[in-house]
Amino acid sequence: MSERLVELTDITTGYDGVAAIEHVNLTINERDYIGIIGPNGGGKTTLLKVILGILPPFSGKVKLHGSTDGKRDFIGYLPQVNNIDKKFPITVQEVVLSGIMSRKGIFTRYSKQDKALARELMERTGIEHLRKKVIGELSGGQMQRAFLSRALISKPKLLILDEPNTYVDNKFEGELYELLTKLNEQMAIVIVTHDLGTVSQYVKSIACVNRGLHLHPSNIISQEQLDNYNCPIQLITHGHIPHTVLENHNKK
Ligand SMILES: Nc1ncnc2c1ncn2[C@@H]1O[C@H](COP(=O)(O)OP(=O)(O)OP(=O)(O)O)[C@@H](O)[C@H]1O
Repeated sequence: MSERLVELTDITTGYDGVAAIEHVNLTINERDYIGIIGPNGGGKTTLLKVILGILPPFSGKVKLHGSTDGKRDFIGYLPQVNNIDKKFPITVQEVVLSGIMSRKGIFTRYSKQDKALARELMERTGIEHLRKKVIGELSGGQMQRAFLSRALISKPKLLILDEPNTYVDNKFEGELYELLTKLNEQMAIVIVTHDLGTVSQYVKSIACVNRGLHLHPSNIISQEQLDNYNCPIQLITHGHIPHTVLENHNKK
């Protein structure tokens, strides 16, 4: 049986006492590949914050590896690029290596193996030639690749990506999904995206987050199912044609 990495049971949480997500249940097993969709402000990032331990629940239970006081060192996280401080004077290579530091502690010295792994990951994500550049000099897409390499260097069992396609060019978007499919042979992946059309070609299940969470246990989802989930996303097509995300969510 596959291992349960994360179990959220009846989670309600939010900000300043006001709930953003309510009664959410989600189990992430080894090698799951879950696409998280939902309207703007629906609570997708809030859900990630609970998984990452950044935001404590108002109520409900979080279990990691079956334990309520488990560590999160098995999680690799690719944040939204617009949340990254671009002025920080650190090179691409240092950014990638710092993924090890977050696991082993601040006084870590990088071994030869660490540096070789950093290089291999930068090659896989196509930024090896940029390794000496200061992170702020990179384009949004290049920065995404650097932070993806950083998330991968600690060899996570669960990789979490928050809207990785925002800054990514079409070429890398295809490469990114191919890479994620390969990585999914070794790790579970949770990806927040507005691009349901593209992501549904790759993920194994889809969770719609709109205060509550509705899990659809397959990557094929119809407009009718989205409507039934009360998930105000209009599915137009697979591929790169943009779909519409509707703001109003008071249909039912
Ligand atoms: N730091 C914060 N303080 C107060 N309210 C917040 C904070 N972060 C998010 N919220 C509110 O919580 C709700 C859920 O926000 P969240 O960012 O989780 O949604 P989202 O689905 O990730 O949205 P988007 O698709 O726009 O990124 C929204 O109403 C938002 O305004």
